[in-house]
Amino acid sequence: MAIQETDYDALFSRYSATNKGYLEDEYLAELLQSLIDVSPLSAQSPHQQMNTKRKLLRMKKSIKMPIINRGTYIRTFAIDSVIESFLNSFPNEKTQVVSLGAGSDTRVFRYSNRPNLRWIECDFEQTVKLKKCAILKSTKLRNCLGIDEQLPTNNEEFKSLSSTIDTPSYLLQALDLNEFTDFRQLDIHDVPTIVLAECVFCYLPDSTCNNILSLLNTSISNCSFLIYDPMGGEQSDNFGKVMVNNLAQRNISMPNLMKYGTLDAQNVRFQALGLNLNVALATIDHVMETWLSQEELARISKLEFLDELEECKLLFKHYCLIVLYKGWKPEQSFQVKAIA
Ligand SMILES: C[S@@+](CC[C@H](N)C(=O)[O-])C[C@H]1O[C@@H](n2cnc3c(N)ncnc32)[C@H](O)[C@@H]1O
Repeated sequence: MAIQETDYDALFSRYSATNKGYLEDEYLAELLQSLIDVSPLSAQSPHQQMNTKRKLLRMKKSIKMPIINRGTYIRTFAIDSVIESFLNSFPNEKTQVVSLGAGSDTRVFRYSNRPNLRWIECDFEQTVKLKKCAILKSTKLRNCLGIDEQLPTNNEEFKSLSSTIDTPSYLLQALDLNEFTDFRQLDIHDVPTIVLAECVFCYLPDSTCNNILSLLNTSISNCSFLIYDPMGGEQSDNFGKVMVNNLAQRNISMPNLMKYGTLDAQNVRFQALGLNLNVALATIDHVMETWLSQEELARISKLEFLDELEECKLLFKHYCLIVLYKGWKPEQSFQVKAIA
């Protein structure tokens, strides 16, 4: 399915940004290679098996433009910063991160040394199964999460493999978000929780997003949301139109790209739901300008030559970070803050 392939865009962008020195991630190369190694397990025929592996190897070698590397860096930095802020607000309590459409995100490994933290990830079954196999294939990843299970050796074993990993600190679960009707589908605990939707709500219809927000908000006493998405801009904005056309060529749609094209429109969207949560919103351009220290700015500006600074600013104005929160407060600066 085309929508699942968007995970590879995110994965290979992170790989490129890490190789260039923007990000540090000791698990990324391991997960990526492991995913490439196990990818034939999900293919139906030997021909497909070769194609899948070849395609991933080609993607691994492809070089990303500096603007993409910088965007990937700031997106990861921004989300990590808010998660840190959330975790720091509950230093002695059990906490939970629920990552919706987690794809091949590596945060679960990067945050695995946090005591009292439970990490839940869900995505389509095929994506989750491959991630599970990639974890089982790698001693480093298995040890990191404390998992001891045998990797399937062929296509038949893969088909009958359960897609779930369930340990005291990690739950990996297949779930089509359009069919998320009961919070018990995810074995969620009632502890302070932040729900991460990184580049996921943009692919879902309003009805699904609203359903997820209200379901989790009513099931967990202290539930916050961290949403990262592209925005199409004003109706007259060319950026959104170009993006919609590019995605359509890949058979992917972002139903709300233009409807919630600006921070104001996003603010109205979440206020209207009456979730009783505070709302904080910022574009990634604002994050770049105000969240980074001078030293960090100097460090990343030396990594590679970027002459399209205006283009970069314009691009970053089209991505937003939204925090819906209660019971704690993100310590970062936001452009719009609406108190419930
Ligand atoms: C652009 S990727 C982002 C992956 C990850 N959150 C990240 O930022 O690296 C979008 C992810 O959302 C998942 N996704 C999209 N629609 C979904 C649905 N209805 N149910 C579950 N997952 C979905 C895709 O499979 C994919 O892994």
